[in-house]
Amino acid sequence: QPQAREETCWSLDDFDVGRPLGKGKFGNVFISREKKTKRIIALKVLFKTQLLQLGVSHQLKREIEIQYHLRHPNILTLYGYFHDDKRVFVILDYASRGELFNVLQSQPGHKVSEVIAARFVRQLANALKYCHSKGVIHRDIKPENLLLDSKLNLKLADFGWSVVADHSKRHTLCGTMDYLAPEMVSNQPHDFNVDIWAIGILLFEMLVGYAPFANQTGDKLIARIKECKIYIPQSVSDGASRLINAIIKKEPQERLPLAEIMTHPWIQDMFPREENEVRAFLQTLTK
Ligand SMILES: CC(=O)N[C@H]1CCN(c2c(Cl)cnc3[nH]c(-c4cn(C)nc4C)nc23)C1
Repeated sequence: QPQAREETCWSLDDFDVGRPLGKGKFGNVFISREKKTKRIIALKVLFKTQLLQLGVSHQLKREIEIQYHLRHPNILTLYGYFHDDKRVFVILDYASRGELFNVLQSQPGHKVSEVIAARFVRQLANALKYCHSKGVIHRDIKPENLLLDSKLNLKLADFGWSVVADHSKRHTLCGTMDYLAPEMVSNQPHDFNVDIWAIGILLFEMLVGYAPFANQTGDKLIARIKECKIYIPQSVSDGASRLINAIIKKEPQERLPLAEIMTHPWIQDMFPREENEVRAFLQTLTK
């Protein structure tokens, strides 16, 4: 009999709030400690006036609803939320190594080894297989929304743009478009395969040091994404290139399914070297 999850009623008094971890579009995230258990968490603080002005209250409700019910080792846990008269507070896992975006920036050439890249692709595909099995499409996979914990486990975060599959609503594009699949930039109905496309873009960026359509802008960028031609430098191994080319397909249903990404020969070949390379990689990150 699955344990019914207790519904704790939280308030700001339950937490010691620390330094800001980052600025989201609609509010800031503070490292915080829950007083009773001394657990470190990330407290997202959003101002109700801003949410109303930006008309994103429904987006926040959906983010909380969706993320609260997803429980997976590679998804950032949302423990609960509460509000006072001015603010909404969301209680989230604290990922001690921060955003993959910043970790990539800290590396020479802004890239990582094939073993580390294969680890992140496998963990992300694992998280998305779980999301998709629950009918959830994330729709905003990018290095800024992938967090890392102390053991270099990837944590999928920021479900603000996610939807439950049946109504794939149109939405205005904002933030970087590098990761948007062709059907999204041409505002076609889209499905789970938009998340698979983003895995291909992420793998390219982790191995090459920049996104395949980066430093294009506006209409040129949209045209490049639609023509869906990418140039993979010789420095990338044949195995990794084959996987990237199997994912970056214009036709959504032609993209390699998640289960086949996770069992791809190149992903499998990297696995035996992972433990050593993770230990070495963690040494390169600032304490
Ligand atoms: C909008 C939004 O949630 N974006 C980011 C900001 C912090 N946030 C975090 C969330 Cl939601 C959870 N854990 C985090 N850990 C960090 C972090 C750790 N270091 C060393 N540096 C950072 C930064 N950030 C978070 C997600």
